[in-house]
Formats: sequence, structure tokens, C-alpha cells
Amino acid sequence: MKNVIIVGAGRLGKGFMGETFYNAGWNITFLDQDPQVIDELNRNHSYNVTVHTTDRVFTNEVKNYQALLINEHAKVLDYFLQADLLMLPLYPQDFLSAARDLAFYFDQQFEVDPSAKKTLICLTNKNHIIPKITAAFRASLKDEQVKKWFDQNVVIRDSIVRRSTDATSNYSTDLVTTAVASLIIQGPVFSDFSDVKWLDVRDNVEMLKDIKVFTINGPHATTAYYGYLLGYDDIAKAETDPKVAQLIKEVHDETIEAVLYEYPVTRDQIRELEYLPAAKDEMSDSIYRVGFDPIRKVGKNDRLMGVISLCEKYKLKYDGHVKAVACAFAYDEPKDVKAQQIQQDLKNLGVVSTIAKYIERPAEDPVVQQIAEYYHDLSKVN
Ligand SMILES: NC(=O)c1ccc[n+]([C@@H]2O[C@H](COP(=O)([O-])OP(=O)(O)OC[C@H]3O[C@@H](n4cnc5c(N)ncnc54)[C@H](O)[C@@H]3O)[C@@H](O)[C@H]2O)c1
Ligand SMILES: O=P(O)(O)OC[C@@H](O)[C@@H](O)[C@H](O)[C@H](O)CO
Repeated sequence: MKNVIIVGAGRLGKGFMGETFYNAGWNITFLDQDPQVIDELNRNHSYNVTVHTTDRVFTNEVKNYQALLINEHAKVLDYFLQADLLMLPLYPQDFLSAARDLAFYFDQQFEVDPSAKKTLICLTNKNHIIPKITAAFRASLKDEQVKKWFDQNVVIRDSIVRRSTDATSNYSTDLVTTAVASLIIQGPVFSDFSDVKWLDVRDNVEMLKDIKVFTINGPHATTAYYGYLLGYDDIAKAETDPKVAQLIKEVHDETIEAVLYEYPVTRDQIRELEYLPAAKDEMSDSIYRVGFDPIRKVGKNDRLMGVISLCEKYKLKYDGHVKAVACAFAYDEPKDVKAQQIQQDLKNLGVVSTIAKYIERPAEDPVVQQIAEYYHDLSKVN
């Protein structure tokens, strides 16, 4: 039996990775840093995923896995030594701690069986972070000998996630997911997972990921922030609001134009990154999850500001994006710590300085001024 370690047993870890490897008959070990995530997985030794495909909706019970705390060295080690594949569905800021937590096992792997090769696949919506993640893993290793072994025997690869997976929280053992498109994985890899459905190794993943994050996640974030301001809590419902739909279209159209200027691709070539096939009975996906962490989402190269920069470069229109970013600054969801941090800054520093701080541009920058203008009068958004 083949072995996979899933580091991060939250929504995507359980609802996408766990469900996918379970269907392929792999032995799964979940690792998480949060004891409650592990306790919930071990409570009944199974969990449920409601899967929306293009033609049907069904519930899959996932079982026969191990769920362990990442720092339970004695219990985790054997599973780690046997696995040549690690999937890491983590938020970008959590890779540093994962690198530190996993260093013990890599040091041991070198001692026990240095002939082993390992593939680590990162699942985030943040592009161009693999060199940093690789450096963090390397830096955490015991000594130069292990680092040399790591350089030759371990690859850390990026991926493009085209599957939404939600639950009431990362603890939940009741998940919902949309299985309509594969996970695109940067090659080459050491591990053979050709028997696992929905995993697809490709070239050129850095460029494809930029295009996917801009074309899918930009409009998605727009839906969350504008939808929230109009009183919605669910993406599927917000999308049907004509005002939200109009802004989504504006953001999408601007994105496509910018992408076609910036990258050597045709409209036909990006179709699979631009839209996901429709699922039967669109799953309910919370605005809370999709809007989560507006600080990251208004960051300078992320899904919204990244497109504004391209539009400036090619002298294209970007008004829809300015409106979407203004909505992100007005997003004051009480449960979202990062949204609350922005709200505090808006009070303490003022609107222009706060926008300038988070989009990382000077206060006099025209984009800062335009976002501030919409922020002050959100009724002008549509
Ligand atoms: N859920 C989705 O639909 C979806 C879709 C595309 C991309 N993503 C990306 O996948 C990543 C994970 O998202 P999610 O929705 O599963 O989040 P989540 O919060 O549901 O799960 C993340 C899990 O990682 C755990 N974790 C954090 N640091 C850890 C560490 N050092 N070691 C072990 N476990 C650690 C947390 O305890 C949590 O259980 C994010 O980067 C997100 O942007 C998610
Ligand atoms: O995961 P985030 O926080 O970067 O973004 C939220 C959603 O846009 C995202 O998870 C999508 O559902 C996913 O990327 C599938 O397209």
C-alpha cells in the first residue's frame, strides 16, 4: 500500500486530499498542530465529505487513517519513514512552523534510510513562495550533511488548487467539496501518484497559477467582500445578486484583458483556468472562508492588486478592481482577526494611510486615492 502524509488536516486536508487519497486506496496519515483537529478525527475514526461533481452529489465516508499531532515524534516517525509523498494544505504563513516541526523527521530519514526520496506538494493560493519555503525547510535541518542529502532527495513543489472545500471550521468532520477539476502540480516529482484521480503534473505552473489566482480568486474575493456588504453570508447566494454579478463581471473582464497582455497565452488556452466546470447543485461556500484574511488578499501582488499593477503596466481600465479592494477594506467580519486589524487601522491611522499601508504604495499614489474614494462612498460601487 502507498503512503501519504497530509500536513494540515483542515478543510482542504480532509475534504480534498484525504477524500482523494482514500478513494485511491492509499494509507493516509494526517498531521496537524492543533489537538482539537486531531481529537475530532479520532473521535469516530471517520469523517464525511459531501462531494459535488458535474453530474451528481454524494457523501463519502473516509476512514482507516491515522491522525496525529505533528510533534508526536515517536508515533509519527514510522509513518513518515514509509511515505514518499507529503501534501501540505496550509496557509502561506504556516509553512515556516511546518518546516520546523517536520525537521526532526527529515533528520531521522537521513539517519535511517538516506536512499529515500520525498516529494512535498504545497497547496496555497499564493504564488512564487516555493524558494522561500524550500529555504525554510533546509534551514531547519540539523547539519550540512542532512542539508546536502535534502538537496538531492527532496523536492518541494507548488500546485494550483481548483477545488473549493468548506466546513464550519477546520475542526469539522463534516465537509463539502466541489470535485470538477484536477490539482495541477508542478513537475518533476519523485513520487508516483499516477493512480490517484484529480492529480495532474504539468510544466509552467508558475505562470498558470498567476493566471488562475487572478481569474478565479480575484472575482471570488470580490463576491465575498461585496456580497458581505450587501448582507450575504454564502457565495452561491451572493453570486445571484445582480449588483454582485455586475461587479464580478467587471473584475473578470479586466483580469482577462490584463492576463492576455502579460502572458504568452490565448483565450482558449486559459479557459480551464478562467472558469471551473459547473457542479451539480452548487455547494454552499461561506463568505467567511472566501473572504478570510483580507490583509493577504489586498496584498500588492495578490489576486486584486496584482491585476491592478498589470492594468497600469498596459494602460488598461481597472475600475472594477478598485471597487473590489474598497469593499475589502470595508469588510468588518467580527470573527476575522485580519479584517479587524484593518478596521482598527482605519480608525487609528485614517483611511488613506491604512490603504497605503496594506497595498504597499505611497499615500499619494492614484490607486490609493481611488480606493479611498470608493471606500468613502460605497454606494458608488454599483
Ligand atoms: N478550502 C479551500 O477550498 C481551499 C481552496 C484552495 C486553496 N486553499 C488553500 O489551502 C490552504 C489551507 O486551507 P484550508 O481551507 O484547508 O484551511 P483550514 O484552516 O481549514 O486548515 C488549515 C489547517 O492547517 C493546520 N496547521 C497550521 N499550521 C500547521 C503546522 N505548522 N503543522 C500542521 N498543521 C498546521 C491548522 O491547524 C488547520 O487545521 C490555504 O493556503 C488555502 O488558501 C483552500
Ligand atoms: O484560499 P484563499 O483564502 O486564498 O481564497 C479563498 C477562495 O477564493 C479559494 O480557496 C477558492 O475557493 C479556491 O482557490 C478554489 O478556486
